[in-house]
Amino acid sequence: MADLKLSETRDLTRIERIGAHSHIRGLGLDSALEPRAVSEGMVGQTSARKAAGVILQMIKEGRIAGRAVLIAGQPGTGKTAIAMGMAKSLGLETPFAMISASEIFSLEMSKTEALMQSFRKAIGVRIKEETEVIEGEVVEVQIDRPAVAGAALKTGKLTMKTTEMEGVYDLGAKMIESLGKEKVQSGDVIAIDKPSGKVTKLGRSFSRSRDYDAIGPQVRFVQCPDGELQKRKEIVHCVTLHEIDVINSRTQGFLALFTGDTGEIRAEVREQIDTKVAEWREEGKAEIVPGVLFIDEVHMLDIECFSFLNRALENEMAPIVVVATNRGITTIRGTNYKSPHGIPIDLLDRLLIITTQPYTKDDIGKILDIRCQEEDVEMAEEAKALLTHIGVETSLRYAIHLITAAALACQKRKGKVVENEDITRVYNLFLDVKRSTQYLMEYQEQYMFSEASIGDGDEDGTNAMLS
Ligand SMILES: Nc1ncnc2c1ncn2[C@@H]1O[C@H](COP(=O)(O)OP(=O)(O)OP(=O)(O)O)[C@@H](O)[C@H]1O
Repeated sequence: MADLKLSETRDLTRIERIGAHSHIRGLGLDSALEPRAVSEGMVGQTSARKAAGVILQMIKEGRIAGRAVLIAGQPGTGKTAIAMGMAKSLGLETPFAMISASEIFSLEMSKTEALMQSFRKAIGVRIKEETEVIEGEVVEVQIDRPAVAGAALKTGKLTMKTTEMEGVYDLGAKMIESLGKEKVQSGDVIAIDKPSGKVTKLGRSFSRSRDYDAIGPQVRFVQCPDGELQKRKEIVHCVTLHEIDVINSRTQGFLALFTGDTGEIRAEVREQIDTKVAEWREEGKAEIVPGVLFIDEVHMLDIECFSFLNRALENEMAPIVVVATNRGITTIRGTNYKSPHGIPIDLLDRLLIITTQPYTKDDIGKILDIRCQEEDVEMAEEAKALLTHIGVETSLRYAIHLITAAALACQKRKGKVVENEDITRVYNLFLDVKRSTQYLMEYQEQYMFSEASIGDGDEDGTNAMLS
């Protein structure tokens, strides 16, 4: 069972490692929010990165709640990459939820419910709890076994110490079981949560570092705690409002958090939770942490969703909403009206707009270089130059896709370094958009339901780059 779990985790890590944006580790800005040329996996796009950095600063200072940001630009100019960079720079405590606008249309729940769930995934609640713990180094665990098996419950004594004191505690059957489960023995440093009786092994005491039985790769050595054995500790739990909703929703229960099958959550449940959280805030037990909700392809939302967004942004707990689109002036979904980016003007007016610019040849070369490193592909300089040229003539995405394909072609001919011939091979195997369109124009009569008339095509669709 343990082995099985291990291999599952490894597989997931692998998928994550070579994802489209896995090379992005931040926005690549210095302390004065100036973008470094190449840093944290980010290349070029300096003004957009700088603007994103300023917004990030405002988020950290809590000065932008209820507002939204639009990242607009041509396809493949790094809009999603910048949003990922923002997410990575926010740190683990600030929730970041990411959806593509088309995900909210499903048969399982209404679109506004799906949007509401995404909103609440991006609102964190930091709950503080004071609890009593007994923390110290175990001197001895003594268990009295009953004379006749099963005659009476087991009892025992636990002796623990800190650098300043020693104490003996009586053990009941439940505590003996918990200590047994954690395999606690003398020399271990442990913490016992008094209200629940939960035992946590913190490590082995340094004083036992010479014991032969303690030498294993996983053994962590810690100092013997000082002060009192019994202490009050503040524990902070960070959860999202969505997690609290799901756990409290009677129809679903907490298991839905793992399956993702949350269904619709009733408005009354949310109201009760909001009231409870407000009470905790007043009592100083909880704090709200507005996170970031990123909605990619925002033009896919319809007019109802846009009006929901407008209203939801007014809520005092609203997260910062970052939306992205590659559309120009286009129809607002659900209406016959056209608007910039397909977003209604009243919502557009609320947005801080960041634009991304097309990449230069130099930038494309550097991004491809980073992707080669990320995908563990060794490529000859000449081949890199050719791939960059392809990236300029077609698109950055197409060139990025060719990296893995070319590495496979190289592997097939038992080479170690990707050369020009590998790039040429895959370039001829897989069409880019321009060549695919051109092919369609040439052979459209042979396809079903073809509607394009001759001459509709992209004039410079012909691409004789490699011939
Ligand atoms: N400035 C950059 N630095 C490093 N990598 C980048 C940069 N810009 C884009 N990329 C990478 O290029 C690829 C395409 O970029 P991305 O998906 O962010 O584009 P997009 O603007 O969101 O495109 P679309 O409009 O089609 O959704 C991704 O793999 C991304 O990580």
